[in-house]
Amino acid sequence: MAAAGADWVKQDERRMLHAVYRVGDMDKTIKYYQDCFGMKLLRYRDIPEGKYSNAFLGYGPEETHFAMELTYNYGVDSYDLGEGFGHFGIAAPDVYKLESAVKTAGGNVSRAAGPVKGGKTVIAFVDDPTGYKFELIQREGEIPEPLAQVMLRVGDLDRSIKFYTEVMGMKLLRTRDNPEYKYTLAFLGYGPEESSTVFELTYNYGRETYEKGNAYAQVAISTQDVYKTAEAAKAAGGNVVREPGPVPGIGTKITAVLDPDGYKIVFVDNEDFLKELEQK
Ligand SMILES: C[C@@H](O)C(=O)SC[C@H](NC(=O)CC[C@H](N)C(=O)O)C(=O)NCC(=O)O
Ligand code: NI
Repeated sequence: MAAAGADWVKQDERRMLHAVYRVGDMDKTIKYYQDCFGMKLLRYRDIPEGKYSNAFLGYGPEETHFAMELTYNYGVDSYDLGEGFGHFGIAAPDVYKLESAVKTAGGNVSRAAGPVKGGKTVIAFVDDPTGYKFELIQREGEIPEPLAQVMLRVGDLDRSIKFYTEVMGMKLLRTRDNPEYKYTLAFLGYGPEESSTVFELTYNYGRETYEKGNAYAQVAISTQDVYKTAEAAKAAGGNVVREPGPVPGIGTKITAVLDPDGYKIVFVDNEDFLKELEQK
């Protein structure tokens, strides 16, 4: 990677902002996340000219917390979730208690609470109205950011780790191999798992490609300069699929790259993002 690009990636202050994905029923999903997961509705916008609406939900203000950005396209009530998207992870102090609360709220627990197969961490899975899987993950101690993970399946873990560190500027936090169940995990992020949302990349032995479907869209990450970020990505051999510049009608500067498996990452100018929040 060209020295200037590598220097930029190292000095740029970046943060995971939100995950963007399409839902079949906006009102039902908002209520589900509020009732089952205790999320707050942070923002809502309707864009009639684009025939879509967005809702942002999470556990704290977007200035400091990760958010779920739901997209409802008028008249579209179902999507193909594909195989590549795995789950969103929610950290909780007592997964058994949260499982019970989800059931009481009418949520769909698709995997009962208990130790993860081949490990000790207590997890459960809940399916949302569109079919997205939410993993409930038991965690000791303080949980300043309950939105813990975005899990994606990848075809070559070393290739992904190189991209997520060199182009995305993330830190490899840990890896975990599970030979009994034939998979390896890599956790990467801009901060420790205990206090920031991270990518959980899953490699299933021998599996190189996954159908992506049309439901999950991307993760948005803040940057101090989309032009320098795009140049650095290109210098590192990254595939920039949206040239840096303002979003028509909104003005927020963005750029977008594809990771080695084709998952999209959108970089958002941090100052523009904060201005957007002021206008809500
Ligand atoms: C650490 C925690 O965040 C996990 O997500 S591990 C959960 C575990 N993952 C896998 O099995 C990944 C490989 C799998 N073939 C896949 O592609 O998803 C899991 O889902 N365990 C299932 C269970 O019931 O324990
Ligand atoms: Ni997980």
